[in-house]
Amino acid sequence: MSLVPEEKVGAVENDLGTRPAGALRTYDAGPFTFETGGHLPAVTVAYETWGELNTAGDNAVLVAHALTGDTHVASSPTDPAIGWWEGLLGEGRPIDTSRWFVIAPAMVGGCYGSTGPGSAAPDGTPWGSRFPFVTIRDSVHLEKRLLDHLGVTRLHSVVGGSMGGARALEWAATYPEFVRSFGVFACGAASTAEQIAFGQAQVLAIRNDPHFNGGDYYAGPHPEAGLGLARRIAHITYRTEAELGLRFGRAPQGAENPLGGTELAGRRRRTGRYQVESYLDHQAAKLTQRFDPNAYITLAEALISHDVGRGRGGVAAALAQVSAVPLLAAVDTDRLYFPEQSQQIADLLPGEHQVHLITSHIGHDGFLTSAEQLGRQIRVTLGL
Ligand SMILES: CC(=O)SCCNC(=O)CCNC(=O)[C@H](O)C(C)(C)COP(=O)(O)OP(=O)(O)OC[C@H]1O[C@@H](n2cnc3c(N)ncnc32)[C@H](O)[C@@H]1OP(=O)(O)O
Ligand SMILES: N[C@@H](CCO)C(=O)O
Repeated sequence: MSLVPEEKVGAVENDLGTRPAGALRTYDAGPFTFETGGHLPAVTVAYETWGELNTAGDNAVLVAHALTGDTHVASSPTDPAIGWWEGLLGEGRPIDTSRWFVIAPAMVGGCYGSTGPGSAAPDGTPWGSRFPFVTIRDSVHLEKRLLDHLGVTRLHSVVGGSMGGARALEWAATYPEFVRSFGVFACGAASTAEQIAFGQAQVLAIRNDPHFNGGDYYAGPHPEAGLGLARRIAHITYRTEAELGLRFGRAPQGAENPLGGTELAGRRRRTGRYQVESYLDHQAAKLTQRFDPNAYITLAEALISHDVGRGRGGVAAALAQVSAVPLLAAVDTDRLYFPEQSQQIADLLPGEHQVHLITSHIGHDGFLTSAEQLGRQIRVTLGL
């Protein structure tokens, strides 16, 4: 049976305007009270699917996106655009869509179709500063509602990297009887002090933008400079010193003179850029074109909140209760989510587990750029 609902297929409204929906679908999850007490009278969960759900409803695989990711994991007949894990998902690929019914939900609080700060409140204006604090656990509860709606009786697997890995781990701890296997890539059991610190700098970059207006900026200019600065800080942590050095070194950007400048009011202002500065400017501009600053804050704070042990007697106690089969992986050069943090999960889960290393000189983003290295383990360990 195919339980993919056909309702609301079309363009999706978000703060960034109307964008083509492709294969995007939406589900009205109803009212929702968030873990820290906030409440929304109606929550929409946007998602894409691949493959067909079987009669038993137990061949489902959930793929969870990272911080700025979306539902478009891979191309499909209805949306041929290349996705962010194109090599892992599709017919004959490690997550074989001729066997598995794959669901990729957009996280609540974001800006890719699920309800977020840029969505309209009942008064017709964007939620903005009124949008509730979201946790990874909130997202998992809403994803469970979506799966129930679709007729999924058991998740064969849930996989994700970085914030997607946090969601996968939270799934295994929150719904142990519902999850058969899970894959956590480039993510630990709880956000570390350093991850919180980098996250805070990004959030403050946006909040301190003169256009932020407490989060209610939708009628005027958006805090794009702040979002761009947040992306620069984040992107540096997603890559390595070695990659940046090899790729850009101290080279100037084209004909620009990084040591040159113009005289402004008696003060010297440097205008020429190094290549690496131009690269970060480009990364910042790309994100400001596709992401809502409030959504960035909401998801960054959700990731900061990540702690699988919260309310469960701590990380060790929480992981001891997990019964699903794990696949743990880390990028060998990741300087944000260190392989040791994946090893901690492996050590605390029941049974013997190893951490599979993705080899990449890129760092954290290696779980996206070199994901194909996990293909064989995904098939074997997760039984896909
Ligand atoms: C439209 C959407 O909805 S996208 C939503 C999906 N997004 C996600 O899932 C987020 C996860 N993805 C990512 O974070 C990234 O895409 C990654 C990590 C997978 C790859 O990162 P990329 O930015 O593509 O790779 P990379 O670091 O090589 O940067 C390439 C870009 O830098 C540009 N660049 C390289 N050198 C320079 C320079 N000196 N000056 C300026 N720009 C430069 C390239 O021209 C290229 O630009 P383009 O992306 O506009 O084509
Ligand atoms: N670069 C990715 C990974 C973050 O963990 C993103 O923007 O989502």
